[in-house]
Amino acid sequence: MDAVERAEAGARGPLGEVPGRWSRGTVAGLLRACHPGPTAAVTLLVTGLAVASGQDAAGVALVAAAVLAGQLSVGWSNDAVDADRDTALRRSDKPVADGTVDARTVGSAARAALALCVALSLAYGPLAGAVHLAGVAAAWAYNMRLKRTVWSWLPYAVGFASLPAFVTLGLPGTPAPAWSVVAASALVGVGAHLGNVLPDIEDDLATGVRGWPQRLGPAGVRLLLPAPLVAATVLLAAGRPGALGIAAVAGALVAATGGSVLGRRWPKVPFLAAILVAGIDVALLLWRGTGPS
Ligand SMILES: CC(C)=CCC/C(C)=C/CC/C(C)=C/COP(=O)(O)OP(=O)(O)O
Repeated sequence: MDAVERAEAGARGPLGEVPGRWSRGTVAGLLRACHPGPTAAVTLLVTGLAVASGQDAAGVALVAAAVLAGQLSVGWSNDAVDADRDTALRRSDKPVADGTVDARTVGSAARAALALCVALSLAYGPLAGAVHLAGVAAAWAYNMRLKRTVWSWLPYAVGFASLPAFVTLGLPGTPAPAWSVVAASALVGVGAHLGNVLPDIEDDLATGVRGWPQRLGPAGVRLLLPAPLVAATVLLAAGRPGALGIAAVAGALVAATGGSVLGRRWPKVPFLAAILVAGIDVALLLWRGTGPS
């Protein structure tokens, strides 16, 4: 019996109670299951990008809502798909594994968020919406299958590349995004993938998940991690050379390399470093804009 069937048969909470569909525990479980850190970080960074692009307040609000719905759908579908594996590993950071919320509820929430994401993305603009939805579809493909393959980096690259394109294509006149911004975002996505998987490599290998970082191994991941992150900042800084660009590249170098070194002792630090470099990149974009260079 898989986790979904167990839930349908009436999964019980840690104290043996049958959880109500919308009890306080269920809501808390859903909040934990959405991958709240990355969901909040991606939504805030893309909202910052929308502000940098010169979008008006209604447009910025639509971008924020569409990206939040997309990230919620990706986070929840990930935990719904991984329910059996996370339960077998007794992962204390997974609310489905500790019985706080059942996999069926998390799966329903993922589908509802996806439906909302489709409506909000297309409301922002048909072409922009289609691009964002392609990124979200790539992330679902990661959850369903690609995370177990050598192509695990690809949905991250596509998903992150879609974000600045989404913002820019929704501006009046549907301007094309700068290639350097799209490429830099894809590189940050690859860095985020390496940083996110690093703490879980041992568990992943034990359960047959052999994505690209698992094949590289922890030492290989730590060595490679700074490369895509720093390359992203160099790409963005190259468009407008000057003191601020140099400071941004230096900051990215310190954050990415420091994260990689500290990752030996604190495995979650490299992912935080990836978020920090993404923040530096968005700050650069606030300064230089997201349109064609
Ligand atoms: C549109 C857009 C920006 C998309 C982002 C791209 C993408 C592929 C995101 C996946 C995010 C996610 C839920 C990772 C969990 O991975 P995991 O299952 O390896 O880690 P876990 O076991 O800790 O949950």
